[in-house]
Amino acid sequence: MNIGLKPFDRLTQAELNIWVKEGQQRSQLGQLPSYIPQLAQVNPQEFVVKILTIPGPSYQAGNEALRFPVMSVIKCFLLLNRLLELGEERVFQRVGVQPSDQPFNSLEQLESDGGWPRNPMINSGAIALAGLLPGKDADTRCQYLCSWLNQFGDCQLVLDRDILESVRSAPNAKNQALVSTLAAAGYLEYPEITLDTYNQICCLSATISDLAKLGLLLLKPPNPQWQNASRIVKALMMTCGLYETSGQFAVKVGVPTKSGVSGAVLSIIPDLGAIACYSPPLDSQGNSMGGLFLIEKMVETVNYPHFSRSKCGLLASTGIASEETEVCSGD
Ligand SMILES: NC(=O)CC[C@H](N)C(=O)O
Repeated sequence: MNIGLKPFDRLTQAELNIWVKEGQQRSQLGQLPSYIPQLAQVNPQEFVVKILTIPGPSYQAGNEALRFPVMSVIKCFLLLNRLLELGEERVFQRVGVQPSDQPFNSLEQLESDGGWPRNPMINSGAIALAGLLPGKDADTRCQYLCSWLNQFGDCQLVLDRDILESVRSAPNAKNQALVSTLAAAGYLEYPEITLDTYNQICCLSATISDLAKLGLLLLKPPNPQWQNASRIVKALMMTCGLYETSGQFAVKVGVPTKSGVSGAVLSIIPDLGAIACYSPPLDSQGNSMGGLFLIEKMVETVNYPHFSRSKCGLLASTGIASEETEVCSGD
């Protein structure tokens, strides 16, 4: 039993280093994405982690100076921004809240929904919301979101022009088809500007500290309006953030998590901390293999109640409080 210990007191740097090493090994089972040339050329062994905790201590491993494009992790913050600036009603006139069991760029899903984008965590939904950013062109729209995040998140995101060139050099037929379908269904006004905006915001680059600080925006919302918006974002991260794997991961690990095809991944442990990880090799759904492994181990280490419950079949259904889940965790 660890009565009296605060959750992150259980985590030591030595322990984190062990999990990083194992995560690195496991990541070798994954693959780099091939459809964005520059992402196919990164070092697959790179493994960077930053954990910021509400109690105070922070933990890190790997090259803190390394910059990487956040890719789909930006979808959380595009949604946060649009909820705060436009309100729930307008946002959810453009995008749904239903999980999808199809890949993140599925045209079939969008077509079977009659052009209605299912949720903001898949490409169709994020593209629809990118169409609601203010500004006359894609550069202005991307810079607007970038500055907003840098201001409120106290971070230094910058547009990675090399990655953007790489994205543009291999036009993505799937995203183009999503844009046309959205526009034809009336959920998008300026298809070209919008696709370019979406590509640019995915190419915003961050250090691992930047990514973890963005997590704090969802962990410690400054006022009731932010609280409501971040509640919605976290709910959708939990149900849709890892695409087809979302449900399984929610049951097994139980924390809102969002991945990007660069290998970036961000998890929020409610009331406790934010975990940012970058490990490029992906599983078949496009989620960082090493990143998801590390997050699972961290949540297990801090003994977050959802995790204990999922490990303790019977207790799970009784809703028994934390003392019992501690016994069950084997401490
Ligand atoms: N899953 C992702 O990170 C997808 C983002 C990427 N820009 C794409 O549209 O393919």
